[in-house]
Amino acid sequence: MSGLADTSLAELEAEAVRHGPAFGEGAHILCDNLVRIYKTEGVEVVALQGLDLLIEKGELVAIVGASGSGKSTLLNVLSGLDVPTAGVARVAGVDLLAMTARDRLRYRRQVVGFIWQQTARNLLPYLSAAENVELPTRLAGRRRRDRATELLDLLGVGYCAKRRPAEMSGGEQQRVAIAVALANSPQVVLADEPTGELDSESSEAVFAALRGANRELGVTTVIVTHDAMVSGQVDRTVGIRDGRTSSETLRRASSDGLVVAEEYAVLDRVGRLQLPRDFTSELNMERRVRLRLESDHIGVWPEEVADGPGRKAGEMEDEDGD
Ligand SMILES: Nc1ncnc2c1ncn2[C@@H]1O[C@H](COP(=O)(O)OP(=O)(O)OP(=O)(O)O)[C@@H](O)[C@H]1O
Repeated sequence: MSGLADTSLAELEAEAVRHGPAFGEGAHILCDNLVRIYKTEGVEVVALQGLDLLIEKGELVAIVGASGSGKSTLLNVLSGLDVPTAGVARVAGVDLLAMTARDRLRYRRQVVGFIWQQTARNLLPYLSAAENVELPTRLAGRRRRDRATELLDLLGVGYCAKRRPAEMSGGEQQRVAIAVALANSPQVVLADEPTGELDSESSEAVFAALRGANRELGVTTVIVTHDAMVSGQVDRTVGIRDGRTSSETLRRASSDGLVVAEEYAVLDRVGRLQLPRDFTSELNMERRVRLRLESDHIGVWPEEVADGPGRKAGEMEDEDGD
């Protein structure tokens, strides 16, 4: 009996080694096949349709996508405000689907910091900037006045310490909001359209503050944005379409100091790929396409090209053994 159990265990171990490390092992933010379905008045809206996303510790990533593509839903899940319907969501080792109410409160106070688009939603109007930054540390039972001063200085708004929100510009309020988000030394900062209500000069100052905090403190930062200035300056931009990650743009400095951006389509774990809509409509690709494996790429052709570079239907059938 014990021999059988040992064999089974050995088999399982061998199987685990064959499959290699689990998806996203070691990632700071992991979404695996994430689904969020909203039900309102009997109608279901699938806001996230099996979204996969991996973000490493210390990365600064922008999330972009058309209105309604699921960006805010994703951020609400990652911030612990919303619970996904299915899939895996893990941030800094915390499983977001298996938290108790108490864990969730602790997670939202100490593991993540959040910045909203609406400046008024980030700060309490009757407190000064410094008091706003101290508040989260007081709620966590470790009030630190020096931390507030340090953070406001780091974000270039030390001169606003004694001002209330109404006495600051929108850009200054957002930089104070970043200080509030960082007050409890979170591992991850999430920002939903942080520059959405600002003019371009203030937007640049707010983005520079977020990037500075990311570099200085090493905090993993995710920014949902429609702002091309923001998405054009991060190392990685993730595109979301119809509730799934569809593309990634990676930027790196070339040897002559210029920034080179390369766009990639995202291949999910089961090999699914979203072809860009402008490519498919240009070639009238609809339900089916032809594929051919070449030595260094895969060719994709519209269905009706029967004897073009793709294979003929008969050849496909032969391979199926018919
Ligand atoms: N609480 C809700 N109840 C019902 N449907 C919702 C709810 N929140 C979002 N949705 C729907 O889910 C989909 C994704 O919405 P989401 O707000 O995540 O998109 P978004 O990409 O952030 O859009 P935008 O750029 O306009 O903010 C949309 O179809 C939206 O109508």
